[in-house]
Amino acid sequence: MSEPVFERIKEQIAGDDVVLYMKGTPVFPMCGFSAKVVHLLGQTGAKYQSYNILDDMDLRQGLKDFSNWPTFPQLYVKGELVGGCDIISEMYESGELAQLFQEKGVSQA
Ligand SMILES: N[C@@H](CCC(=O)N[C@@H](CS)C(=O)NCC(=O)O)C(=O)O
Repeated sequence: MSEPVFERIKEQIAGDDVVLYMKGTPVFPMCGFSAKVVHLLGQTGAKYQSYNILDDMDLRQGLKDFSNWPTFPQLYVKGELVGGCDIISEMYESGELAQLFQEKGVSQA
């Protein structure tokens, strides 16, 4: 049986095309890595939903277990984890992030 927090995560990542789990909020990021991904997403113009994992310790630990990914930010596109700050930065620089958003039909903000 999966944990209740896993069900919540599944609902959240199914609820929006692009979901960012971060420390703080897009307006007030509480970590440089989260701030960088917010900035890069802003550059792409993609519409996204964010969740502040600092407000919810169940979610913070649950996400680490759910995706076997130990850090934040975590960016999900169409329900799949794409990566954290390093991967998103590389994908932005190479153009892969814009390509992924286009392929997945992600709406613009
Ligand atoms: N290399 C990571 C950097 C992110 C990172 O190291 N995050 C740390 C510090 S903000 C973290 O989330 N640690 C786990 C925690 O705070 O629960 C990435 O590409 O996203």
